Amino acid sequence: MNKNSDPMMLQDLVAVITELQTLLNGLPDQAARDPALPEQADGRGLLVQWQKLFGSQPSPDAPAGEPAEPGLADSLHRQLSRLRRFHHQAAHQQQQGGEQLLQAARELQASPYAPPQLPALVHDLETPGNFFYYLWPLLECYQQAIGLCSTQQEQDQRELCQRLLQLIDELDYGGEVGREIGEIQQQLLQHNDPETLPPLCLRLIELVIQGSRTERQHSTRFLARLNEGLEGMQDQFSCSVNEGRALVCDRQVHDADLAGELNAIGAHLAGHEQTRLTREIELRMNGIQRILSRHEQLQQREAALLTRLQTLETRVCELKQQASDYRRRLTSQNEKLLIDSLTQVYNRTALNERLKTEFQRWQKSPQPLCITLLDIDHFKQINDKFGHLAGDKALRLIARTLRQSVKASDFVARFGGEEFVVLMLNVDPQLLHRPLEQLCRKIAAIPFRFKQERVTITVSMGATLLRHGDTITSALERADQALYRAKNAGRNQLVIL
Ligand SMILES: Nc1nc2c(ncn2[C@@H]2O[C@H](COP(=O)(O)OP(=O)(O)OP(=O)(O)O)[C@@H](O)[C@H]2O)c(=O)[nH]1
Repeated sequence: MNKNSDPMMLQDLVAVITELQTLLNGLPDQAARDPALPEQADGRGLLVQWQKLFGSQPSPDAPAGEPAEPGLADSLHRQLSRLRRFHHQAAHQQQQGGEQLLQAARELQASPYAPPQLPALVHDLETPGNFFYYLWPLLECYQQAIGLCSTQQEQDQRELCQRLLQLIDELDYGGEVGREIGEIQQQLLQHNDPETLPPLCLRLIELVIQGSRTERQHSTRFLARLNEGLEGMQDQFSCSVNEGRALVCDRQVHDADLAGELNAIGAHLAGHEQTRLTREIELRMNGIQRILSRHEQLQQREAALLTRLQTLETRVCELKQQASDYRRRLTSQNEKLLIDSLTQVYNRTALNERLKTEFQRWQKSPQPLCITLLDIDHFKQINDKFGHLAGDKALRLIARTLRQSVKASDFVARFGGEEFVVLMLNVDPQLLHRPLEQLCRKIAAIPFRFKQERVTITVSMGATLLRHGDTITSALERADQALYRAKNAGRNQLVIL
């Protein structure tokens, strides 16, 4: 991969997008300055300008069908073709870079010391890279959005919003980028004025580039660190293996020398005079002495090698320990962030994440998905009569009962205060009331005892199944409406809407 040109390409791409953005932002000013246009106090100047540019409603001064501001229109078209060119080049280089990164990660995965996070990283790298996967459709949406500014086709606008929402659903960026994408999602859900669509598309393109770049930086840094560690270990191992091989060769020579000396002694002892024999023996004994001292050196080298291998082994164990500590810490931090500390069921953050995942799953394959809101009845009276600690205890016990009563695949979260949410997956719509009414009964049967008094606590429930055309918000609102009806109908009951 050409390491230098890739970031340059991204910078260029961002620069082009920024230019486009500036052009877009400049449109209302130009419209305001244009003497041919009446002043647009209602902010519709941009739309009129678009119409002028793309010829659907020519201004009285311009010849029919010709853009009134060819400079601006040309400039936009030029920027778009530059953008398209950059996209192709960047996508190509990104793909090459991605493949190399994936290859490196797969090779490292084969190492017995590869940290446990590596398979997840490899999986991430194997899924279509967000950058080139989403950029082109977004660019198409952008072009479509520009066209829609002049045509005012409501149906097309709705479809474009829907397409953008689908693309957003597939994006999975965290941090600031994720937050801003979420805001754009909300704006799109509110069915935008067509004029706002082009800048929204451009911002999405910028965010996708920014998010992909950050993700790539993370994974590259992670792999580089991993590589460094493994390379260090590999060097030491190679050194040790070479030393081991040299030792084996030296020993073979040494053994052959020793055998030669002993053979020579044997040969001289057989059939030689006493004096010559003694001299020969002395000579050979000196030879054996030399061999023995070399033998001792070899033993010292072997001992040093052993120590080095032991140090290496200890280091590997330490690394493994560190990796598993790190993973444990991460897991427990993640869990803490998602668990409500009082009731030990999932919190609102976890609920939002889960709702999003389940909703996406449901959109792809609409298996019945039930959202139930539960609210403890007259909970204020429990607090007022028995104190907040008693109230807390009641919340904990009810949460435990909920957790223990639903299926493992279902999901229980504290929605806030004395309200809980249960998500049930793949339920039978006809039999939905059964498990929910059973939940109601189980909670009412919890044997609470505060200040020696036996207390019955009940809950009201509002449930709903996701329907065609629903958003998470609309489904939650319906469940809330059902809960409201359950409360109004006398509490301790279930209403399904
Ligand atoms: N002990 C305790 N009380 C809480 C907690 N969170 C909310 N509450 C209390 O829950 C009570 C909710 O009261 P309301 O909203 O008036 O509702 P309610 O008394 O349950 O009446 P209905 O919902 O109409 O049946 C308030 O007294 C809150 O202080 C908590 O974490 N611990």
